[in-house]
Amino acid sequence: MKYESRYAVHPEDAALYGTEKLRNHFLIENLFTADQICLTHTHEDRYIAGGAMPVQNTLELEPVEELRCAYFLERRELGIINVGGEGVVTADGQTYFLNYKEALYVGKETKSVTFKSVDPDNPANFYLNSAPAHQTFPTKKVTKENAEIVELGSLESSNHRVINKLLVDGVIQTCQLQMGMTELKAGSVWNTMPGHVHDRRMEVYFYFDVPEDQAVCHFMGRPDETRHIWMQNKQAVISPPWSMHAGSGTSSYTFIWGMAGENLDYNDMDKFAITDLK
Ligand SMILES: O=C[C@H](O)[C@@H](O)CC(=O)C(=O)O
Ligand SMILES: [Zn+2]
Repeated sequence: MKYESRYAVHPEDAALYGTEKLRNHFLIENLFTADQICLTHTHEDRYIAGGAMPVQNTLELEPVEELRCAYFLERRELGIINVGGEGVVTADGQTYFLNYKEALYVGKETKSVTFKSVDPDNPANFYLNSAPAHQTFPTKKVTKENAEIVELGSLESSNHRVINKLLVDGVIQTCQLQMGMTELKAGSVWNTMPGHVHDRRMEVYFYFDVPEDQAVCHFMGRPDETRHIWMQNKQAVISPPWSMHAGSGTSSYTFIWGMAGENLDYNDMDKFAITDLK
């Protein structure tokens, strides 16, 4: 397992960062390495984002020494969305097949979690988000069939997209984790525009379905002091509670959002006008 820990950043400090420092603190470049689990722990709400890519082997989610837990989910909950070939997750012996873009919530106190690919030539890419939890809720698979789906934006404003609310309150029970997937329609490139902040929740964006030779420009920072981070396919970016978070691609793409914090209210956002951005 590859594990990295990052401390939280004050907005006044982030405003002074150059390209490299901004990327070192907020961008997560490598999530998928063959037969490995790669995790980044951020002290923003003690959220963990990462990836599991089993190819030949079955991978086990092992306890992280730095977190002093007997097993990984002793005090945590976990959300999984598969962004690769078909894969199998087991949670305390129960087997769940996850196809492309299917999700699984794994409840606190699940002692054993394993990841496996159905076809090593087309390995699964399990995108993982985890947050501290204080209650046990049932492990449950969620697909677009059970998701809460909302269509937003328009082609005219380059932001026509479908928000698939997968692991959110109302669809399943979670402690503080909320996860979903936003798919941009062909020709649309802007996500989360008009934008928002939510000081009560941090968020992580993970971009995928970015065509070869294309990229996504992610915007962060306080709305009146923005910075950008150029991102490639299958990379993630940490958005602290004070930060706006939106992206524009050189083509359409899909991204997964994951959040944790004070509440489970997806609509608890402080919106700002596009013309207020600086
Ligand atoms: O707090 C919610 C998150 O930022 C995303 O769900 C927003 C999003 O997917 C979009 O508007 O494109
Ligand atoms: Zn948000």
